[in-house]
Amino acid sequence: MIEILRTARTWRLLFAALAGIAAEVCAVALTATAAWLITRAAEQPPLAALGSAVVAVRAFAIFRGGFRYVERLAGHDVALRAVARLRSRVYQAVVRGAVRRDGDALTSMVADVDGVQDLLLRVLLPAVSAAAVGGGSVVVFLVLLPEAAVPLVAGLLLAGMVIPVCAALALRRAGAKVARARAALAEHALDLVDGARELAAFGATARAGAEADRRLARVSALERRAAAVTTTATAACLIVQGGSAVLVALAALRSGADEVLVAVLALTALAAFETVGPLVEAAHRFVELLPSTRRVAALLRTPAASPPRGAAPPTAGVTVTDLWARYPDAARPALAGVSLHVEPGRSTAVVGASGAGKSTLLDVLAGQVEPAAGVVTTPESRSMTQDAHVFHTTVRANLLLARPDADEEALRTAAARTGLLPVIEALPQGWDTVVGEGGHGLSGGQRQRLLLARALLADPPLLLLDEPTEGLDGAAADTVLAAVLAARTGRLTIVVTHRAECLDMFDAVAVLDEGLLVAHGPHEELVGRDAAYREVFAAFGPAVATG
Ligand SMILES: Nc1ncnc2c1ncn2[C@@H]1O[C@H](COP(=O)(O)OP(=O)(O)OP(=O)(O)O)[C@@H](O)[C@H]1O
Repeated sequence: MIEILRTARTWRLLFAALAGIAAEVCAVALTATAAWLITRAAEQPPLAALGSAVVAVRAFAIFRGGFRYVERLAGHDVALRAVARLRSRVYQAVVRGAVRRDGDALTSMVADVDGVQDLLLRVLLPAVSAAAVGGGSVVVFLVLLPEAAVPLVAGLLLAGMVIPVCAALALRRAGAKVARARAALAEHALDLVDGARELAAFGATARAGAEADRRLARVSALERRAAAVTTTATAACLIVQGGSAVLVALAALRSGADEVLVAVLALTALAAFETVGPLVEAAHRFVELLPSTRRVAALLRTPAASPPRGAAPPTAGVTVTDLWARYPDAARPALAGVSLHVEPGRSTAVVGASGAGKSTLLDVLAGQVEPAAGVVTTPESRSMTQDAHVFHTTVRANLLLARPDADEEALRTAAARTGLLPVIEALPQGWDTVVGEGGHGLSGGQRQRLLLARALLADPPLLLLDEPTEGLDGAAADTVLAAVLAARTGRLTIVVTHRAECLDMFDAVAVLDEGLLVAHGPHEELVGRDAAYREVFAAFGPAVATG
């Protein structure tokens, strides 16, 4: 939380908080002065005795509006600046690999960062105003009539702390139930749509529909229950507000205060409660935002992506010794004792049937999957997998993400190598066309070319590519792969591929079968000496089958 608050400029935050407090103080003072004016006027004093109170009422009314406006302006300014600063920190974290670069992770990070806006505007500033104005009112009561301060303090604590905290806890429980019920309903709806034909064939459509109705009714009931918590909490705050004002009036009467003071204290108490009213909503929002706040704070604390285990100098190769990996609930290990050494500066293709463990091996090398056992040594921390996220920004910015200081020539070279350059030149705004979700649509192949160009531009000591030519047709796939490998000459590159036709482009080929490394060596050599290798790839095409 402290880390997040640090992203907001202290003096701007302070200014917004002071403006908010000033607006609330004016509101309370307006009520108090108006109460004094009305009760005093009833005593029919000379008009001059009321003059300054009339002016004060008008002044407080004007200042209240003015300060409220300043508070809104300053509050939004500080919140939007903090969010912009956080976005840039997240962007840097994405560039250095401290954030998983898949779409879901990035989307949730964007929502987390946006939540910080609410944390400042709807939680922190109202809480500060309520604390300051509530505390200030108590001090004024202590000065004017200490006996009347007791019901005020008790009421403020109830309405400003006890009720909001209880409501937030109840809402969190109710919210979790609603989320679970909605997820169950969504799953059932998907089943209904996907299996509509089968349900009709078995005459089960009506039964499945009735089940959907039942789940929908459960969601509605739970939502009503959650809404009832908010309504009850708000009603409880109103009762406490009214009750406290009555008790303040009674305490004032009992201690012999005149009717003007009684009216002023009772109405001031009512006004003071107006500032604590929004705390029910603030506490609820705070509880909602807590997990995302923790994620953002953790991100801010992360100095850089943790280096893979056994980081070695950039000149070293990749060494994997007796590597085991297992996914939870999987029947067999995804990798079962793989040992492999890739010489520095060499390219290696990882091949094998579907489910053989190729992607898992790459994920372990990238440090994205924790192995169950074994030792992994890769060149320093800058190993990189081809990520699959095209950002909603220009083509240029998407590429610059990999190397922010890349010049025009480096951009054009990387784009030309992967065949992206003609695609960019045909786009409506060329390099400045916005792509990604909600932007200009890219075909699967164009997207793949962009991701590869970005990987080439980053030029990490170890580049890991998982089926980099997926989405490209045969000839284009071979051309792009050859260009990528040519650009990476002398740089460690490990590529998972299904294209048997391309295997002779690599310095070596590693064959996985059900988590085991069954062959490893240069393609020509393996074709010559390894019957199993020929067998595994007989189905792929003439390159291997005929040797
Ligand atoms: N997230 C996961 N959770 C559980 N099991 C997984 C997960 N990812 C992969 N597996 C299992 O681990 C094994 C190896 O999967 P992996 O994705 O590494 O294979 P692959 O060789 O890359 O396959 P493909 O060529 O189809 O992409 C498979 O049996 C797969 O079902």
